[in-house]
Amino acid sequence: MPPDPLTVTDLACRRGDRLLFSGLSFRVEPGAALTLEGPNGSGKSSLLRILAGLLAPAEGTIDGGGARGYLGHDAALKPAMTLGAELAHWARLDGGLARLPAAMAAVNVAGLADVPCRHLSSGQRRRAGLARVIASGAALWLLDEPTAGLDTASSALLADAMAGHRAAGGMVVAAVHGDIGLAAPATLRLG
Ligand SMILES: Nc1ncnc2c1ncn2[C@@H]1O[C@H](COP(=O)(O)OP(=O)(O)OP(=O)(O)O)[C@@H](O)[C@H]1O
Repeated sequence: MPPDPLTVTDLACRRGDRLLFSGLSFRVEPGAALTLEGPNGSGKSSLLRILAGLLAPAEGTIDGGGARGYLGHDAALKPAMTLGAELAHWARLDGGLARLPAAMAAVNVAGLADVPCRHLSSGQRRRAGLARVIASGAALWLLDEPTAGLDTASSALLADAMAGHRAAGGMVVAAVHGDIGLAAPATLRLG
């Protein structure tokens, strides 16, 4: 069964004493994608964190969208753990252990399974975070500048993964500073 659309109504966000945005309303249908654009500090990351349930909105409501898979600026990976053990830990919590091998292959981190996370490059860390999101099986992917630090081949893998996710009825909301390979996304401009 497809997830309910993500419906956001009259959302406002305050950080410190600054009102970042207010009166924000939008809807993302199953299979659709929304990119968040705007200058540094306009609130794109804050909006993603609100959608992920990590930050409380000052006002407004959020309905539907199914389970969330969130990738912030840095994937939380324990330095001493191997990547394989770390991703398996998260996949177990997310209920996605059976999906993990395919998810790791999808972003080309299967060959890094035995590497301690502290040895991963920033692009490899990002790909690992994407593997976690893919393995989670979440309907709504919330991605903060997901191609930052990715090489061309990895960006293409991400584009394929996002297309496959949408073809299966999933949704993508991504903060971007340029093209990340999403086909025909809707755009929300902040700031
Ligand atoms: N914990 C916090 N407390 C107070 N203000 C914060 C906090 N976190 C972020 N901010 C402020 O909120 C504003 C929006 O930050 P946010 O990271 O959401 O913007 P952004 O649009 O994602 O920026 P960028 O393009 O640089 O990633 C910034 O001015 C930032 O300094």
